[in-house]
Amino acid sequence: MFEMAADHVRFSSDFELIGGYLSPVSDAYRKAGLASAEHRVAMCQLAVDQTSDWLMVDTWEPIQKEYQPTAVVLDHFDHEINTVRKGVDAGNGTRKPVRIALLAGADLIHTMSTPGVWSEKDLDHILGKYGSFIVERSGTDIDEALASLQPWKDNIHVIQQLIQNDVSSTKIRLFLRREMSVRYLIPVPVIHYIEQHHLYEDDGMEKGKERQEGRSG
Ligand SMILES: Nc1ncnc2c1ncn2[C@@H]1O[C@H](COP(=O)(O)OP(=O)(O)OP(=O)(O)O)[C@@H](O)[C@H]1O
Ligand SMILES: NC(=O)c1ccc[n+]([C@@H]2O[C@H](COP(=O)(O)O)[C@@H](O)[C@H]2O)c1
Repeated sequence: MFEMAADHVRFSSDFELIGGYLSPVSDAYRKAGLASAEHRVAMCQLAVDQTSDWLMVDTWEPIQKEYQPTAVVLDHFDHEINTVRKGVDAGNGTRKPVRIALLAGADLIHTMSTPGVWSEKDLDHILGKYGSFIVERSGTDIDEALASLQPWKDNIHVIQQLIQNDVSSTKIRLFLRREMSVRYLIPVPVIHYIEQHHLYEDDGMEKGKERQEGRSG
């Protein structure tokens, strides 16, 4: 999705792309099926280190003891890049500020209309102050996802998936539990890391149950 966003920025916007950060959520989020933050940071690092010259991993969010809402995470990036580092080199001896934006899939943006998931204050902060690039995702009606976000429409940039990629981390974890191949779906160094650390393996009962479910559907 970062590469789709980069192409969108280059060919369909007036923005200049400075960099991209992966910011794994902290363990305090307690989402079922997630590996520890330490492992997720390591996997993100392996995924970008050997494959990208512009993507980076930021470890502030994953090391937080308490869950940090997305608005706070964006504030963290804004503070570090624009206040601490005073933006980026403008090429003429001065520095210029950087616009921080949230890159998300349409399914995440759809949750912004679900009562109780995002506070109105956070939505205004994220979409009003920063803005978002949204990648279409199969299974999510983008118009429906954006319907209640019209007040911020000028700050929301929709990225079409020209080649549909329906990979999901839940599906990857499911394949791994079923001992199915995920090669070419995620980077090979990440696959090796998962194998070395025995991540996403379940006990025999769960495996048996899933195999049965797999056979019936
Ligand atoms: N195939 C995809 N197309 C578009 N956006 C995606 C895709 N996979 C992940 N994303 C987006 O990446 C971000 C991080 O997603 P997350 O880590 O929750 O993985 P996920 O694949 O969405 O997980 P799940 O399998 O639980 O839905 C979210 O904004 C999500 O919408
Ligand atoms: N209120 C919020 O700030 C809020 C709500 C839901 C998801 N999120 C973020 O979205 C990302 C993806 O979350 P899910 O995997 O639960 O869809 C996470 O980084 C999470 O922190 C933030």
